[in-house]
Formats: sequence, C-alpha cells, structure tokens
Amino acid sequence: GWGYGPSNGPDTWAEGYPVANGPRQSPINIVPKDAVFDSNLKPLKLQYDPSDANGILNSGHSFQVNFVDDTDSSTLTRGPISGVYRLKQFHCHWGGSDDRGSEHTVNGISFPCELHLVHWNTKYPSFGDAAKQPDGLAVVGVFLRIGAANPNLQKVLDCFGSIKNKGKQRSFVSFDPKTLLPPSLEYWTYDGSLTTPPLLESVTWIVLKQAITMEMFRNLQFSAEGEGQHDMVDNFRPPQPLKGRPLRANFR
Ligand SMILES: NS(=O)(=O)c1ccc2o/c(=N\O)[nH]c2c1
Ligand SMILES: [Zn+2]
Repeated sequence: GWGYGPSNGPDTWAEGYPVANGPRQSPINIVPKDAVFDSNLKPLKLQYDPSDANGILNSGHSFQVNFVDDTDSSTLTRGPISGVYRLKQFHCHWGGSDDRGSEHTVNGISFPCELHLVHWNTKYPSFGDAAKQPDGLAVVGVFLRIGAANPNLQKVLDCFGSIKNKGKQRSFVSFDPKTLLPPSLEYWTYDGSLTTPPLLESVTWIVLKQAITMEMFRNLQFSAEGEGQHDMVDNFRPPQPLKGRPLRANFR
C-alpha cells in the first residue's frame, strides 16, 4: 500500500489515486504576501468536550487521537465555514530532522512538525460520506516548532511507548485539543484536499499563523511488531501546485 518510502511515496500516489494531480490538492506553500485579507472571514469557534477523547492509534502513517463523534459535543464552527463540523481525530506529520516535517510551508520554509485537527460537516451522515463532498471536511493545521515542551502535547507523546508499531492502540481519555492551540487563532484558508490517499478534494484548510512549541519525538515505527525497524519519520507530502486558488487571511 501507499506510504512515504522510495517505492510507495508521494511521487507514486497518482498511479493509484489520479486525483493526486487534481485542481485542489494539499498541502501548499503559503506565501503570506499573496494572501488576500477577507473581512468577511469570522473568528474560528472551537468547542471541544475532553470526554470525547477515545483512544490513540498507530495507523502506520501517523499517530491518531480519535474522538467520539456521534453528537455535536466537539465542534468547529464560524471561521471560513458555514454549518457545524464535528471533530473526528487529530494527528501529526513530522521529519527525520528538525529542518523538515510539516506539510504546509511558509515562504518555502518547513516546520519540524504539523498538527491536523480533522472535522467533518454534519450536513452529511458520516465522516466517510463527508470526505467525498467538496465542503465535507475542515482541517485546522497548526505548525509546531522546537522549544519548550507543551505539557498537554506531552500527554500524547507519553503514550508512544505503548503504540510504537503499526496497528497498536491504547486507551486515551479526557483530553482537550484546544490546549494544543496557540494564543492567536489568526489563520490562512484555502480549498484543498486530504494530504494522504485517497487525496479527496473535500477539505477547507484552516492553517494557523502562530506556531506552538514542542520537544521533538521520533520514537514511533511505520512497521508492525516483528516487521523490522522502519522509523516513522518524514510522513509528509510536499507542497502541491496552487493552480490559481485564492489564499485568504482573516488578519492583515
Ligand atoms: N492529513 S489530512 O489531510 O489531515 C487527512 C485527514 C483525514 C484523513 O482520512 C484519510 N483517510 O481516511 N486520510 C486523511 C488525511
Ligand atoms: Zn494530516
């Protein structure tokens, strides 16, 4: 299956997923001077219930913290979107060294890590259905830079010992993802896609301008137990062509 190695990485994905060359692919390189300030863009409204946290998994592509999403208890509203989007999961992408790892770049610069908070539009019956719609998903992207440990993110990283290998999962409860957000919620927004196969063009991207700090981790494996050591690093897709899409900002 697809991955991030030389034989199954991002440059090969178009073979199995032709949309990889589509008109609204993600991530992109963000050029702040090309962003258009839009005064109609509202502030983000994130309302999360920590009791919705429901386990942490090594998916073989990233770690993923899953949330119960059968009620409107953890939602994203306002911002560039209309309606109510439910939080389903968050995960990260990171590099094998501190000079790379994020999916979005800013003026061509990569961050060592990027956090994605994945939400789906409740006008559709499920995440799976929403993921097939042009307005189905909204992902909040947060850049992470090396610095002081974030005590809340540390709660996530402290689980990695028990989900080292692909397919491993363990309980993870009572966690508020809002604690992973920076003080400022100023954002860029554009229409894009999932950054992993199936690369569906269903994501309203909301990328925060301000980064949070973290102590870097690199102790997960792509491989299942007993399948050999394949360190989970460099699990990022490089920037894709903008193809004329507008990039908007809710700040000047
Ligand atoms: N990396 S990303 O664009 O945030 C993202 C979010 C949710 C996803 O679900 C996926 N397959 O079911 N891929 C995927 C990528
Ligand atoms: Zn992601």
